[in-house]
Amino acid sequence: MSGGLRIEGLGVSLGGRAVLSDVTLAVSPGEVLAIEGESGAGKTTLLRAAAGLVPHSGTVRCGGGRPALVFQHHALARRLTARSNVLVGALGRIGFWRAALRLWPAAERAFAAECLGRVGLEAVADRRADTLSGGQRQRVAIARALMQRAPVLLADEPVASLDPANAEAVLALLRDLARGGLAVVVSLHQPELARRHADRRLRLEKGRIVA
Ligand SMILES: Nc1ncnc2c1ncn2[C@@H]1O[C@H](COP(=O)(O)OP(=O)(O)OP(=O)(O)O)[C@@H](O)[C@H]1O
Repeated sequence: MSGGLRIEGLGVSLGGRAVLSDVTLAVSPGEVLAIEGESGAGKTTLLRAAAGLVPHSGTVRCGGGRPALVFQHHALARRLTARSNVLVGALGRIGFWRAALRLWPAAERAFAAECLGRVGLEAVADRRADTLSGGQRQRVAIARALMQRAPVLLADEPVASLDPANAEAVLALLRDLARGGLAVVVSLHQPELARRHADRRLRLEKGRIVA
């Protein structure tokens, strides 16, 4: 496959219980796929499995690299600046020690600035993460995912803790990023947001795709 994500027959068991069974889905570059479902349906587990963070059966194929995961609670380092949090996305390329010593290559610094620009946060690049609003933090988390140069972005309930205006803005941003060539999978439990912002929607119930 030339890009995008294809998952076939995915199964996950946690604590001896089947949490996901026979999940099959595909998302292409340029497209936003929403995964809907009630709390406990398995949305987080699906995205974590797709990102390679959870042992699973079945196959996950991601064309052009590994997917990048945007966590529900953004998982930023609170005391680091927005810029430094974004640079963390390059860890896989430059290695832990160079990162710890802040020896970021100029090209990575330039790319971090570009990623911050793509999420509209150039102006707060040097602010500490813990001084940013919830919406801004979620944007930094998205920029950090872009920094991974991943072809697929997996966003786990990225708007769960945002007010309606910020939720709209973050989902519109994900849609723009898809239009720029990424494949995007976003889990949401608000069907009206999924209807408005996703190209396709799938529903998970008790670990199975039902629609
Ligand atoms: N480490 C674990 N051990 C055992 N069961 C787990 C573990 N993690 C999750 N589960 C169970 O797997 C099921 C799916 O959880 P998951 O977090 O994927 O659902 P979700 O749809 O993302 O829910 P939410 O919207 O509340 O985040 C739940 O029943 C949960 O209790």
